[in-house]
Amino acid sequence: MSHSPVQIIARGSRVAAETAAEAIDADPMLEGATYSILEEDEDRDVWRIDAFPTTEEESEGLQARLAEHPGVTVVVETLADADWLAMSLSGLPPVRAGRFFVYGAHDQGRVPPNTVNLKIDAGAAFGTGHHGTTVGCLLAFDDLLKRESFERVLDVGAGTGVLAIAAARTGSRVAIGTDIDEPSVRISNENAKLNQADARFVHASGLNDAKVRGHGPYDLVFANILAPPLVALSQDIKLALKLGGVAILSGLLRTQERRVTAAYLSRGFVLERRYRRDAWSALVLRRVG
Ligand SMILES: C[S@@+](CC[C@H](N)C(=O)[O-])C[C@H]1O[C@@H](n2cnc3c(N)ncnc32)[C@H](O)[C@@H]1O
Repeated sequence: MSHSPVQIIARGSRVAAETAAEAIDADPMLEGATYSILEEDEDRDVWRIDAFPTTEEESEGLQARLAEHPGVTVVVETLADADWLAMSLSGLPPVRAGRFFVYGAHDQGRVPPNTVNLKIDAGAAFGTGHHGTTVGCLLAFDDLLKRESFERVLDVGAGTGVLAIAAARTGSRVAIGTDIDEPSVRISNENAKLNQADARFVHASGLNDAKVRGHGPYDLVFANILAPPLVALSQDIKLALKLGGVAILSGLLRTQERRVTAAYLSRGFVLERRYRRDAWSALVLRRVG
């Protein structure tokens, strides 16, 4: 059956949206369906599911599951452009995570006055703020900033540079990011300029590059990569941090928390907090040994 591209938007309270999202997760026919769940309006408790079906069957399945949850209001919008993925990305709603507001060019006029506003457009790099892992890192950082400040920050796997840019914009004197992907480094440096953030990004794998080591030791290291490299880099991340420094780790699934945490506990970290978003988890670990 031919598929005319649509975006399905469902809004409701947090409980209603999470329950509807769980129903999507539980449906084996929708295993490959892409959707995001975000808080759209904190004060009014409005959460939003955006789903981007790629086939007619998926579209019908998603709408059927959502219709079973009267707590959410569903709107289906037709995407006219053939490049529907790019369109849906450019139409992504802005994301609020604590004090941070991550938005794209199309939201220029809708930026709130009392937030740290980060302009990050969807492009070739990962990290528009919509992924559960990025939101988890920003929420964790926001909570930490209520109690302490971080002069030197490293972002391993910078993507769009959103995390190091967030640090530079909230008072970190040194904000360095690295990525193994060259285009991501270029995009991150462009985003830093765009956001008037004094953050610098270098093309490097892991933390052993002189350009990365030279700015350490760090007060905070972000690493939003995947569970296996997080485990593999545990000693390097420890050595990059000052004693008392914090690692915010994400890119791991809830089911991988134990494995990643164990690697860091054995190296002298304590687990301070955990943030869960969708299937993803972000861990806050402090180096105490
Ligand atoms: C999930 S994205 C995170 C992007 C961004 N930091 C965020 O939180 O939205 C992971 C990024 O890490 C990069 N990456 C993966 N393994 C890496 C490694 N060992 N060293 C540096 N970068 C790595 C990938 O190229 C990708 O851009």
